[in-house]
Amino acid sequence: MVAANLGSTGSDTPERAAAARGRKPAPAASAPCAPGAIVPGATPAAQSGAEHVVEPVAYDAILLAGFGGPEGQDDVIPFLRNVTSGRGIPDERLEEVAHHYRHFGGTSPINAQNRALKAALEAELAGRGIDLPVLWGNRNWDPYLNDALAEAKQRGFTKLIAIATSAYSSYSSCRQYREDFADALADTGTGEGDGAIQIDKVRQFFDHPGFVQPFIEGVRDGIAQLEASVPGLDRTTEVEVLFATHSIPSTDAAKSGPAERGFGEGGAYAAQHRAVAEVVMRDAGASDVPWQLVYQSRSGPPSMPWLEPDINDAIEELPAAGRKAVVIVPLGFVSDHMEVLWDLDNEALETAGEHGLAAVRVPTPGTHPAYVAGLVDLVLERVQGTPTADRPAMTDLGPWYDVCRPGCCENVRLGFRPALAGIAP
Ligand SMILES: CC1=C(CCC(=O)O)c2cc3nc(cc4[nH]c(cc5[nH]c(cc1n2)c(C)c5CCC(=O)O)c(CCC(=O)O)c4C)C(CCC(=O)O)=C3C
Ligand SMILES: [Fe+2]
Repeated sequence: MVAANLGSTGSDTPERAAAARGRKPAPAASAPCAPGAIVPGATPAAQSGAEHVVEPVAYDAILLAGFGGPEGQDDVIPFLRNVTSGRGIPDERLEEVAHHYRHFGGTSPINAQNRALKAALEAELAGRGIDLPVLWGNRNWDPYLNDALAEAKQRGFTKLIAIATSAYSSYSSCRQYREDFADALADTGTGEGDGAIQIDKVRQFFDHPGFVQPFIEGVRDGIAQLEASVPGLDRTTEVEVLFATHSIPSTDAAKSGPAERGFGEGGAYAAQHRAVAEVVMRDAGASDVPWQLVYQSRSGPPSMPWLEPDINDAIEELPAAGRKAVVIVPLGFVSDHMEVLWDLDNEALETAGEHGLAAVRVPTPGTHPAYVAGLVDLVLERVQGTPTADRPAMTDLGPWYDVCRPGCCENVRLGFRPALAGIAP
């Protein structure tokens, strides 16, 4: 239930006002979408593609949608089966990943982080006088999306606004959540009949100031830390900032984002990361420091192309380029989950050490106050129907769409599955 006092959006603190000043004008109207597609709740303008903001909705609750992770040794294999069901991930890779979890007692940090995020969101909402409960459900582990929908049903909530813990556009980081929402509604029978539940989703928030601010601070601090610990370090030639994100299959990357817009190599997924990295370097006062976008955590058969370069390969090349220090920025991740703890803090930092490089890994947004406030702002812009021009976005690519465009983030490998919060192809 949304109380009358919703607080204010956007630039209601000096920090966020400053961040919002970096906002670029909204992109020009994109090409018209496929005819005949009807989006429940979408304005006719949204359906024509002239505007991508839907009408305001008085949501009953927020659905915090996480990836999920095991919380004990017995959970590890069943969890990995959930994640990889129907995908042909080789057994060696499954065992390799199981080993990462086993190393940490079979427990991924991700559920604890989502519990902390849920609590932080609740505190932020309460602090602003917003009466909007937060339900939490995961795609791959307990509590599942099904459990969250059962709770919504039991509490009489019919209009949910989802926040997925994932900032960018791609099959794995957007559409798969939307497919799993559709699945969960069908599975629980809560999407039909009397009191049918509707799930909308906040826009991808890769360039929202709340998500970007923690990385700006992290890069600024990371460079300063290296300068303090390596005497005489020349930041313009001897430091490299590596922005790391999850690699994805090149075919997924090419299909990321709306089919009607072109984004170059790596699709919208890579373009969004490049654009955010540039903003982070600028706002960290580090435009003079070399940087590149690198990928991590690839899986799948070696014959299948995934986005490159791998972070470890990139690190190996650094000494020959004269670098003495590296700042590793987990730009593709919202919290310190296994990919960050293992692939960055364990592997990448080790690679850096082996190559004689000083290295720091900057924090993920986690429960950074700017991030938490930003997520609440993202919900409020949907409650209030904030026009595109008034929505904060720090790159030219955004603000992203409330309702995903036709064909957005399709998966050509796994085939079509119905998805919510998008215009049907
Ligand atoms: C883009 C992206 C994100 C970021 C967006 C988001 O956050 O949603 C992400 C997050 C995560 N991925 C995670 C875990 C796993 N991902 C896997 C597999 C895969 N991820 C992929 C992509 C992504 N993944 C892809 C293309 C595959 C191959 C499957 C396929 O063919 O499409 C596998 C299977 C084994 C393996 O292949 O490694 C596991 C165990 C965890 C939980 C970590 C924890 O427990 O702390 C998190 C947060
Ligand atoms: Fe993953």
